[in-house]
Parts: sequence; C-alpha cells; structure tokens
Amino acid sequence: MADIIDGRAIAGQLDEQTKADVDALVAAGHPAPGLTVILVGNDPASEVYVRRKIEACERVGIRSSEHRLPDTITQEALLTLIARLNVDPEVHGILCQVPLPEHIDTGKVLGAIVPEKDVDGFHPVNVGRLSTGTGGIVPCTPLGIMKLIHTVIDDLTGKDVVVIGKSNIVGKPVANLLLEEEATVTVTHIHTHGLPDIVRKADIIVAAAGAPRLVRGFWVKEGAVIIDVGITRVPGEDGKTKLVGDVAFDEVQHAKAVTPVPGGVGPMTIACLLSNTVKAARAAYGVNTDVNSDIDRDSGHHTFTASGSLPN
Ligand SMILES: Nc1nc(=O)c2c([nH]1)NC[C@@H]1CN(c3ccc(C(=O)N[C@@H](CCC(=O)O)C(=O)O)cc3)C=[N+]21
Repeated sequence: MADIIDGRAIAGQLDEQTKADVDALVAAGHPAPGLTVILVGNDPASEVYVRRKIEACERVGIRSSEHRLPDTITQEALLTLIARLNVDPEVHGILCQVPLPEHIDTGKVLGAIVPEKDVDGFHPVNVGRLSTGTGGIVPCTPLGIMKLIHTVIDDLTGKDVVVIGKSNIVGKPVANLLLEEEATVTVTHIHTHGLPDIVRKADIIVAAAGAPRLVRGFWVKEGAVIIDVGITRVPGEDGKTKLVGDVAFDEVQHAKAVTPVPGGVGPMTIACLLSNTVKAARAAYGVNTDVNSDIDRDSGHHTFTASGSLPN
C-alpha cells in the first residue's frame, strides 16, 4: 500500500511556524505582515481559492485585504491599483489571482507588481532568480511540492524526476527547483511522445498537466513517489462536483507514496503563500531572513535577498 502524503497536516505544521514568525515580528514591535489579494471577475473556482487564502491569513495573524473587481475593469485601472499597493507600507504581499479576463495582458499586470511584494513569484525578476539559483521569491505551488517530496526523500541528488506539464506556474519553476537539488529532471507535457515509457523511469513523478486521471497505474514504477498537482472539477455521482487529480489514485498502490486530491498540494500552496508573505515582510522590515526563513531551514538553496540586490 502506498503511503498517503498528508498535505493538510504538513501545511498545518508550516502554518504553526509561520504563526510563530508573525508573533515574533509583532513582539519586536513591527506591524503584522499584510497580504492583499486582487480578484477580477467571479470565476467560482477562483472565489473558493481566494476565500481559503483570506481565511488562512486570519489563522496565522497576517493582515489581509481583498480587492474584488468586475471583469469589465480596464487594464489601466488594474495597473493603477497595483501601483498604489506597490508603495503602500502596510502591504508586504500582492497576489493577483489568475486567470485574468481576455482583454487584460496578464504578463504586463504580473510584471507590474514590484518583485519584493510578488509573493506568487511570477515577476520576471523572481523567475530569473529561480532559474539561476540566486534567491528571490519562489512560487507557492512549486515550493509546496518540494516540501512534500522532502517528507519522503531527503536527498534528491541523481534522482530521476519526470515533470508532466510545462506551465509557468508549476512545471517550469518546479523543474528549476529540482535541478537546484541535483535531480535529473525530464520535463514533459501532453504532446510528449511515448509519455508512459518516460514516466515509468521516474523515481519521482510530478503530475501537473491538468488532465484528470492521465497517469495510470502501468505508468508508475514500483516504489515511485507521486505528487499530484491536478485539480479538475468533475460531476460526482451525488450531483455535486468533486475534485480529481492528474493521477488514477486507485491504480498506484505500488507507489511508495502519493499525494491525495484534495488534501495534498492545494493546502501546501496556501501555506507557502503565507510563509512567502512573512518572508517579504521580514525583508521589508530589514529583519534577518537568513536565520529563520523556512526555505533556508529546508534546503539552504533559496536565500531571499531583500531590496532587489543580487547576493554577493
Ligand atoms: N495568482 C495566483 N496564485 C495562485 O497560487 C493561484 C492562482 N493565481 N490561481 C489559481 C491557482 C490554484 N490555486 C490553488 C490554491 C489552493 C487550492 C486548495 O486549497 N485546494 C484544496 C481544495 C479546494 C477546493 O475545495 O476547491 C485541496 O486541494 O485540498 C487549490 C488551488 C492557487 N492558484
């Protein structure tokens, strides 16, 4: 029987640490860290995620605010809001929920958030730092994935990892994080020829294609570790919708360990958003980020540098 990697429990532990970090900042006389979430339009899935993020902030003592904007908002108005939040000293993290409406240039909007407040890690400066292994803010889902893998495997040196999916949010950044830890990384996607045979070689599978039950039992090597990043809403037997992952969960009992959906990567994404926000606040306050940062505790690879300067 494969072990189930309990993302909710691991996220809960990370939240305890984040709460302790918030309390320490407040005890030192700093205002609590602040996160602002921007939600454009009323996509039901986005509403659920944003609500979870706001509730999570409350649990750990992060001040949160929400900007709900109609999907008719102009790009200019959105950029004006971001410009204001960029210079607001009470705001340490800005998250603009994606996807954005068609008429808005997502790259332009995400690139308008100053890198120091870009707690999603989507700004080109943070993307570039990640790809060169020079710090910056690491995107929440890939960071959560690394933490989940490390609950099962300490040292990734030489491990064969197959990433399925090449998105800017998951596939590409997680591949970079894995490479930083000396894993051998193969990035694939739904157009990759002979995908089952490639996946079957993997010690670790990161399934992030957004294709329900794509990864079947016969794709999985005995003893592999599987991280299922997929979340697709499908109609359930009871008439309600249910969430399914990219992995045929019931077919992978010969794996060493697997993350469930829900309760795997999703909760970790939110926990990492909170820890990124505290990290951004620490940097803004000039509090030493090298000693206490959760990222440094884990791997020592992703030292966050404040104020946009490159590390020496
Ligand atoms: N700027 C931006 N940053 C994001 O990080 C971002 C985004 N936009 N857009 C959408 C995706 C998706 N995402 C999730 C967060 C939490 C769960 C989560 O908590 N999932 C629960 C279930 C949630 C439910 O019941 O629907 C679970 O897997 O257990 C899932 C998905 C963040 N995203």
